[in-house]
Formats: sequence, C-alpha cells, structure tokens
Amino acid sequence: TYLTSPLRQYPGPFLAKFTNLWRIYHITQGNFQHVLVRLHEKYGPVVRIGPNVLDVDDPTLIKTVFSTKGNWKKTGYYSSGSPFIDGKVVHNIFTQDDEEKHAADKKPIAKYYSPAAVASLEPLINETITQLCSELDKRFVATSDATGKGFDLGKWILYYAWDVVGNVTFSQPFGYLSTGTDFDGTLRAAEELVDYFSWVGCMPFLDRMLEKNRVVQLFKRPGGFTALGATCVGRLIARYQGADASSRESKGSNTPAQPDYLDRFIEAKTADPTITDTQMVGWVMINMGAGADTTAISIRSALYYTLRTPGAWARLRAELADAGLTPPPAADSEHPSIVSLKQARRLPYLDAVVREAIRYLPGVSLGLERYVPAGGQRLPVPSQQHGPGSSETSVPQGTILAFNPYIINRNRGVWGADAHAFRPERWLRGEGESEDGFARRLRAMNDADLSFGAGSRMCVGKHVGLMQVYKVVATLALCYDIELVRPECEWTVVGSWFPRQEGLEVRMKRRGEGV
Ligand code: HEM
Repeated sequence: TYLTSPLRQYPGPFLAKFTNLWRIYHITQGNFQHVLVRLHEKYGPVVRIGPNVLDVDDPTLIKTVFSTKGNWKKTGYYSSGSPFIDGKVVHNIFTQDDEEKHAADKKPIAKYYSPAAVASLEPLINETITQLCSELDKRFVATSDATGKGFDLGKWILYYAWDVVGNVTFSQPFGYLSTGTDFDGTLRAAEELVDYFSWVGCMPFLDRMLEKNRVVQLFKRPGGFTALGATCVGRLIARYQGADASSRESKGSNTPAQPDYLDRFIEAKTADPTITDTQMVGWVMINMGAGADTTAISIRSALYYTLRTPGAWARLRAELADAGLTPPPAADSEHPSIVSLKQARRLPYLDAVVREAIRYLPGVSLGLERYVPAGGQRLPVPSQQHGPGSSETSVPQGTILAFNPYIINRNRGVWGADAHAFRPERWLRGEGESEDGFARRLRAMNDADLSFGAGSRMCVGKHVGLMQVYKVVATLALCYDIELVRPECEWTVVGSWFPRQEGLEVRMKRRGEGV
C-alpha cells in the first residue's frame, strides 16, 4: 500500500502512511489539534494523516466539499455515533451517510430549528439562566460582607447547558443545577462516549467488534447514556399519555405551556404518520448528544478568553452600559436581569467576542471527514505546497479528506498573521479600514468559518446554541464581577470531538446598587 498508494506523494508522519493507529494514538492523548497545527506548519496545506486520509487546510475547498449537492458523503468515521438497537445500527441525522435518507429524516424537523422557531424557546432558556444565577448566588457569589469562594464555573456551565436541553426538549430540566452534581452519571457517560467516538471512527471495524457486538453488549453494565435513552423514551410516553401536563402547568401561570421540542416532534408525526417512534427518540437524543457539550464549550471559551485578554472584559462591560443595560439592584438579586436575545444581538462587541471564541476553540475540534466523489478531486501538489501558484494533482474517488474546524479556523491566509491569537476586534471594522474592505474581509472570514460545519450537513442546532452563548455571556457580564482565581495559569483543553476545557476557576461578586 505504501508503494502503490495514490496518496504516496503527500507528506506526513511516517507511521501514518501505514496505519490509522498513528491517528488513534494521538487522538487518545488529547492533543491531536496541536499535533495537526505543527504538521501543517511543517508540510503545508495537505498532510497525510492515515493510509487513505488527507487533512486539508484549504478554505477555498469548503464550498466544493461541504456543498448542498450531497455528493461528498460522510465517511465510516461517523457510524460509531449511531446507536445499536436490537442488533441493528440505527442512524440519526448526524451519522446518516445516505444523503437521501438524511434529507428525509431532517425535513420534518428542520423548521423547528430556524431562527424564528428558536426565538420562541427564549422563555424556557430564561428559566434556566435564572436558575444558574440563583444557584451561583446561593453557593459561591460574594455578598457585601463576605468574599466569594473560588469555584469551577466551567462545571456549572455544563450543568446549565444540559438543563437547558432538558427544558427546551421536555420542559423539564434534568436537575444538574439544582443538585450541583452529575447525580446520575450521564455527563461523565456522555464524555466517555464522545472520547470513544473520537478515536474508534479512525478504524470503524473496531466499533463493530466492540459497541456493535451483541456478545459484548451482554456483558455491559447499563447506565449513563443507556439510562438517558430510557429517560427520553419515558418522557415521550408521558407526553403521549398527558402524564406530564401537571408539571408543565405548575410552572406558574394559566397560559398554555410553552411548546417544547417534544411537542414539535409529536406535531411532525401527526402530520406524517410514517414517522416512527424510533425516529422521534433519535431526534430527542440528538438534542442531548449534539446540543449540550458544544454550547457549554462555547460559553466557557467566550468567558475565559475574554477575561484573560487585557481590555476585552472592560470593553464588553462598557458596551452593555452604553446600551442602557444596568445590573439589577441588590434587592432584586433573586431575579437577575437576563439580557434578551434582541438586546444581545444589537451589541457588536459581544458578537465579536462570541464569534472569536468559537473560531478560536470550535465546539468540534476533530476532522469533518468526507469521501472524494466520482471524478476525484484536485489538490495542491506537495512539492510546491509552500510556493506561490502551486500546481495541482488529482486524488481518486474514495480518498478521505478531513477538514478540521480547529485548523481551518486558524488559517493565516484568511485570519491573518495573528490567527493563533484571541482577538475579537478582527470581527469589527478596523480603524482606517474602508467599508468595502471590511465587507470583503468579513465575507472571507464567514466563508472560511467551519465552526458549525457547512452545506447540507451544517449544524441544525446552530441558532439554539448561539442564542444561549449570547444570552449567558451578556447576562453574567452584566450581573457579576468575575475574576480568574489563577490568571497566570492557562486552563487545560483536552482534545476530543468536543474539546473539553478544565480549570475555569473563578471568584464572582454581584454587581448592582448596595452590593
Ligand atoms: C455552539 C454550539 C454548537 C456547535 C459549535 C456545533 C457544531 C457543529 C458542527 C461543526 C457540526 C458539523 C459536523 C459534521 O459535519 O461532521 C454540527 C452538526 C450538527 N449539530 Fe451542532 N453545534 C452546536 C450546537 C448544536 C445544538 C444546540 C444542536 C441541537 C439542538 C446541534 C445539533 C447538530 C446536529 C443534529 C448536527 C448534524 C447535522 C447534519 O448532519 O445534518 N448542534 N454541529
């Protein structure tokens, strides 16, 4: 394979040319993103990271590979993300590699994730933000006569993100905020599942021997994500039977309950009875599996990098004040001033902070893999990779091209010499920059930003996730003084499909009159 491979001309680590184990080793070390940065610096935009896999750092190819035509299929890497039910692999919107089936699965629900539909979820999100603030106040936040305790805000952001998913999906938070712990082990199980997904997809046959193997399953202890699946099925049955009506009404008003995703999915099934219950449970599970960790990662990054960047936190605060947003009076500390989505979207510096945080550490930081379709694909010739006007050669159908948001989002050709720095100002018009020049630069950045994927397989939950990032960051900045406990130390980012940050240790103090 080494001598005859059509990819032999592409540079990369020696072992990666023979075996995907090279990739598995580095992914399981939790630092693959740094390894890839170094490899691209050494070898240029195309690096061979497996016998049949090229990692590509060329934003001009995004429109071709991540198109809406559906001819660039997702690779076998994704299949381990499909559950194994009654001896069968059941694909979901995220893992489905058949584009027609994917379109059929997505069509009934896509409208429920549009910006307008998502805006209707705001009251449910407000409830959870209120609960987040109230738990932080009770447990950690300084009052006028006491100093705030140092604590891991990152953990609480994760509890918040999971409780929001519960609230927008079933109108019921899971209870991570109220208990202040991963009481049922689901969050740990979700991390383990994501770590498994991250490496096993490099050799998908291993997944068939491990997770998708009836014999292995017999010896597995149920719990974690299996328990979460059972919870989802239970909530679906309860809704069908009207058994959860009282808990929804008891939220305090006589108005009809705010529609949640379960209502929407049942509405979709009523309109099209061919939709199966398995499909519905798949939709519910995707909200959990794809929507919580990614949102938490983005909120943490926005807070941490803004707090660490000189002047950035102060500028964000000044923008809130200029917009007439003031912290709530002390007497009202039970009811934080939650910044509405409408208010948040009018704040250009907040927008710059959020976009920069997600660019700098994307919620998905491993390669989005696609098979080259019939006809092959032209790529830069290795010998001239570093030179100007490089020529191209074709790689054959079936070659895997990986586009890693972490790498593409730091491409110097698009983001400039300081691509590896956190600088929200890059999203704003620079001093002396013409309107046209800024519009051109912004278009180039938007076209290259792979944080939410692109084309027909772009993230469906983008607006749900973003709404929360804007609201939570603005609300925390408005209501609290926040300081890092150890500003001199960097936090740890454990590389995985969803990169996990550890060490967002802070002290918080309420703002507002009399505090
Ligand atoms: C800031 C938060 C989020 C980020 C950074 C993010 C990122 C991404 C990325 C990069 C992809 C493309 C994966 C690929 O092509 O392999 C994706 C797909 C997806 N995301 Fe998100 N996501 C976020 C929030 C959410 C939320 C809140 C939900 C659900 C409520 C969600 C559901 C999905 C689904 C279902 C897909 C698969 C789409 C398809 O293949 O058609 N995501 N996301």
